[in-house]
Amino acid sequence: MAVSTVYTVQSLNSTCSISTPSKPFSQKHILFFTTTKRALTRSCRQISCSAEDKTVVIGLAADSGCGKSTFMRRLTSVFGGAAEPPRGGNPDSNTLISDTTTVICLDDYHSLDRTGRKEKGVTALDPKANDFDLMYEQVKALKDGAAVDKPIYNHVSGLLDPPELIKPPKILVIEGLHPMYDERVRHLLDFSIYLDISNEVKFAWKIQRDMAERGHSLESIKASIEARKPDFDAYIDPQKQYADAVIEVLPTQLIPDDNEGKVLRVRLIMKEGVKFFNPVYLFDEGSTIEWIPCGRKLTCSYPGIKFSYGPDTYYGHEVSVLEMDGQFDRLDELIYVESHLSNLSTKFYGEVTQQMLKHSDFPGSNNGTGLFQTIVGLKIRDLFEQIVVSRTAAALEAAKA
Ligand SMILES: Nc1ncnc2c1ncn2[C@@H]1O[C@H](COP(=O)(O)OP(=O)(O)OP(=O)(O)O)[C@@H](O)[C@H]1O
Ligand SMILES: O=C(CO)[C@H](O)[C@H](O)COP(=O)(O)O
Repeated sequence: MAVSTVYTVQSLNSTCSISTPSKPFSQKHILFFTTTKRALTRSCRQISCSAEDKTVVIGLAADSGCGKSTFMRRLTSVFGGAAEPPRGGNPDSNTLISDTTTVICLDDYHSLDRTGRKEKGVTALDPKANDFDLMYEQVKALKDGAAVDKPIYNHVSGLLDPPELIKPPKILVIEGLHPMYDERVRHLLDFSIYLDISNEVKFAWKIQRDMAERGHSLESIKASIEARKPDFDAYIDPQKQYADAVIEVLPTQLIPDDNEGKVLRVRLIMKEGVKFFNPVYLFDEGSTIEWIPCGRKLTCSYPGIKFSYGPDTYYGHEVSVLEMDGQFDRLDELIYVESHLSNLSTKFYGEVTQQMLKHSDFPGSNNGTGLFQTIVGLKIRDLFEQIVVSRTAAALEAAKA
């Protein structure tokens, strides 16, 4: 359980407090909080104490069945504590709440239920089946610190259920098909991620889940992917141009003409110049590097592992791309790879490896999907802590002026 220190200072007519981020924190943070504590003592009554409490909003976009839930479980685990549906609420709620994070699923803003979509001949991916005005109003309200009554789309019945109360959390994650589609909602995001799963891999994952776990036939899975494709291309896929980080999942290049989709080539595309986000790099920032770590310190069976890193452009933006093709044989040896990566925003040596080992049963733990999802989770924690520090500093400045 993360422990935070709260400094409280009282003046004639008010009480101000400032809490440190979860431990352990850096020398920079300690210095900042010591200075802040002194300044608080001097000018408590002028400070707006709610600055650091404002909700940070993260957007996660992907098609259905592309690993959003798995990513969310990795992200909430970085903050500690379990994520659970609202207590005593609708058992079919799509919301997950932990101490720090609330994850809401944007399917809850479907304006047409399953029958309504069928009657109108539209898919859930079509903006016409979604209420973006309400999505914007409610995400904005939460960001501004107000609770909302959010609708629930019931995936079991296909109906819209009575709303549930959502209180403003420290970090709000909006995950689903359209977090970056509507310009107003997009501008509320402090950080955005797009999970870009290639058609071949999406197909392999869907077959695995929907055939094995949901009893669907191969033909019906193919038909459902085909039926969604035009709307996916029109409304979902274009959102990746706005994402601050994209996790792209492709078939391996290590096995010629591979069509099994088991070994994956995963690319972490990180936008340059995003406030509070410093891309991860391999060996030397800005260089172009290829690295085959297999040998004495990393056990690799066929087809091995290859990392690449370098600068690139993506939809006209400068980016850094870190790529991993292949899969790990032994997860505990990941520490060898971790020690060659920089800007990971870990709190201690080996934190990436520890997180990966903790969730070794999650899908993708032996390849770049799990590794890069974990890294993005750590970067989001860092971004959150930096935002808190900067908002508090801004409040102090405002108080001094
Ligand atoms: N990294 C991965 N490697 C292999 N398979 C994966 C990976 N991520 C997800 N899958 C497969 O895809 C399925 C869906 O994953 P998950 O539930 O995380 O996706 P989702 O986007 O939340 O789906 P939905 O929107 O339909 O609820 C998993 O059951 C698993 O079979
Ligand atoms: O693309 C989807 C997002 O998860 C779903 O297909 C959409 O929400 C409709 O759900 P259901 O199939 O349960 O009616």
